[in-house]
Amino acid sequence: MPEEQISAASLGVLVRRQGAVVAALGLAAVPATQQALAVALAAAGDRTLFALPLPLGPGIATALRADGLEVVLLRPADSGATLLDFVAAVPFAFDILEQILSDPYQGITVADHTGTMRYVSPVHEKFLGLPPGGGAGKPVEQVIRNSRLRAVVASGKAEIGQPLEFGNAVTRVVNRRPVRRDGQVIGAVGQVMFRDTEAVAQMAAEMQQLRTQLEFYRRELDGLRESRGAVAELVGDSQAMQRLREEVAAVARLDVPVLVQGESGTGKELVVRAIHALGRPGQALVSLNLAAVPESLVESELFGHAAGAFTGSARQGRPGKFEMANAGTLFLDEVGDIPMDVQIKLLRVLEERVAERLGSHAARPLSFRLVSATHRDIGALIDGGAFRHDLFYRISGVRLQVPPLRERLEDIPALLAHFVLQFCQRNGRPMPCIDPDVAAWLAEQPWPGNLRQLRHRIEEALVFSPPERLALAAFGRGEALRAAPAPQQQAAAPARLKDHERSAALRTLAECGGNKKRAAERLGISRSYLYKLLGESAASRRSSQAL
Ligand SMILES: Nc1ncnc2c1ncn2[C@@H]1O[C@H](COP(=O)(O)OP(=O)(O)OP(=O)(O)O)[C@@H](O)[C@H]1O
Repeated sequence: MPEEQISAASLGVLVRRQGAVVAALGLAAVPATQQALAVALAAAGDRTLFALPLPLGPGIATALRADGLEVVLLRPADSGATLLDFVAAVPFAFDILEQILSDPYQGITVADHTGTMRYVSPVHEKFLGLPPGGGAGKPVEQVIRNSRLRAVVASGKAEIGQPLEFGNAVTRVVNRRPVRRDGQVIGAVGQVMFRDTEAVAQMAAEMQQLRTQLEFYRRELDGLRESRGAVAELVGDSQAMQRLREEVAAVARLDVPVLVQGESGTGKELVVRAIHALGRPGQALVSLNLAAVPESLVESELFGHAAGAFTGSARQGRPGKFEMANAGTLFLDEVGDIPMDVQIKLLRVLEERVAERLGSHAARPLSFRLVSATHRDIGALIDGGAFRHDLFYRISGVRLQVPPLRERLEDIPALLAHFVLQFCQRNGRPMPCIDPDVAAWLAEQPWPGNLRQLRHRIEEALVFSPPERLALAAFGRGEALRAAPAPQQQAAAPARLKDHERSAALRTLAECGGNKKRAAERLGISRSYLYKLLGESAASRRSSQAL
């Protein structure tokens, strides 16, 4: 064959017997190629596919060996073909291919465009119980019952990360990819992951666990936000309020019924809200004011009623407060006003933790937490036969006493700021400057209606104030301002020296925004003396009220 024809040939065949060339055709007829082939064959060992340099560039050769005979087919490496580039460039390319094909954690299957299985990797053959080469030449479905290689050939679309059931509850993750040449699908390759199924299952389990944890922490956070908000609503830094907040926190998480006692307007409802927010965050808080509901309706409000239980009852029936509060908190406000006949029924519900709607015999289990409140003297009600002794013990696992405002006058500056801010926020007004003598004057007033009265008084003053300033004069509309002793009169009476000190203490405290440390510094007295003055202020108010 002429030199130019040989070099332009695209194929070569070399036959060797016992290492000696017995035939060379096409590309293999070029002496330089034969030399390169001899070197490459020696290096290839028993490998059948290997790269070698040809005079016009890289080449690739396939060798078949038997009985001392070697038949080698060779051709130039197509630089556009990734595999040939790979083989030509990497001296251990075949080792890599070998490793991929014999990876113990991955099975490989190859189908041609007719859906005939061409190759099953050794690991996969073992897994399928096939002898070596046992799958080749069969329709893919005969080798793997639910194989989708034929579908991938037909659609030309890869299927990645799909589960494939092999029977006996064995599921593996499979990737299937179409193989294209010149844009045509000529086959499909399947990759079965042996290890990754467990890894995926483990990952899924871990993800599930993380999701559960996330949900838990999300709820905790919501609860914390809610509860922090609710406890922060209880304004006041007096010792009485600090103790009350501690008691609320201690009791909130326990499953004990709580009875909140205190005069009207002291903040019992706020305390109940804080207990609920801390103890059963995210659940319902269902309230029933027993003084506000007509006596005849209390029972149906609490128990609800079954469908058509009585004339005029809702057709679908209606749940009572017991049911509505389930898993949450049931707040019985003004519990001292509960009718006697309902007291017995309430007692039964609290003892048995089940309730039936009126007109029904289906008992529903309940798990609400009970918090009650009253401004009444329950002891006196019991003595007068208006409240059951046994019910009292049932509802008052823990009793919390909310102090009246006169016992925590030092909270007035903070409460003043709080109520002013609330009013302004509600009405879209700017926060005004509050004259320092306002808090001092408020602390001098009797507050039989407690915080509710204080709040109304402040709001009334705000209504008639210029938006930028709240001055003492704004409180002059009612009787209270006139009733307060004038400062000159106070100063004039020598017996009131202590009162004067107290007033100064309260005024300075107001100027310092309720900060006792700063107030004591400004007054030049110790903090404990300031506490003493404030305490005496509360005590003196108490004794004057007692008279
Ligand atoms: N510690 C507090 N901090 C801020 N506001 C408070 C505080 N205590 C009470 N208030 C406010 O005072 C008003 C009366 O409070 P609440 O209704 O809780 O009193 P109560 O004791 O339940 O009254 P009643 O016995 O009449 O039902 C409400 O506007 C409430 O927001």
